[in-house]
Amino acid sequence: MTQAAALTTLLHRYSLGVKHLVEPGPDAVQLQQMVAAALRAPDHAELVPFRLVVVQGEARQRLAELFATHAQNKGKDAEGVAIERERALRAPVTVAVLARIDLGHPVVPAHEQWMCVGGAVTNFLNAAHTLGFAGKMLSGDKARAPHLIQAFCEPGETLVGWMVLGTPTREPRSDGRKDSTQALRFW
Ligand SMILES: Cc1cc2nc3c(=O)[nH]c(=O)nc-3n(C[C@H](O)[C@H](O)[C@H](O)COP(=O)(O)O)c2cc1C
Repeated sequence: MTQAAALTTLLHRYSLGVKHLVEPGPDAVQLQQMVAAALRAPDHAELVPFRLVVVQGEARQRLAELFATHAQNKGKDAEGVAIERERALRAPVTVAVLARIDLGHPVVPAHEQWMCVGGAVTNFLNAAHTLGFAGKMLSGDKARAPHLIQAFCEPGETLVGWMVLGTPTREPRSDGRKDSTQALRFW
């Protein structure tokens, strides 16, 4: 890939939710490549302050039940519960993002570790895009639900949310480019 092509790919990554994703999702080899990209995020002291957990195939049914329980706990009606269940079932691959922030680290403050987690998610999604997939980082109040936290987290971890992944059924509505003059100034 030329430098120009690589940059074009980066400039055109966009998010797509589950209703615009179909099979196939990334396979095991591609997921490893995407994780390798995530591990290239800037990481002060090489703490790797995150963990990614793949939910695919039959495991989606278990996630669907946890999402459905969340909807029931919120008092959603049968249709609302079915919508939540469907969210887990429709995405070919869902990847839970767990942050492991060491609040007492002597050198690396928490905000630097969170930056690494964000960089990892971005690199992971960019790699997915480069491989021809699309996806979206999602959280919502589900990420704060005790039964979902218990299902995914080890002690001390934070459930950031889930990346849904699959083959896109459509292009983005706009190129989503933001005004770079707000983000870049010369001092
Ligand atoms: C940690 C995190 C959690 C997010 N949670 C949600 C969410 O629950 N729902 C949502 O619509 N977008 C959520 N987003 C934003 C989308 O992932 C996406 O970035 C946004 O829709 C902009 O689209 P773009 O990536 O195409 O620019 C989240 C982003 C991050 C980084």
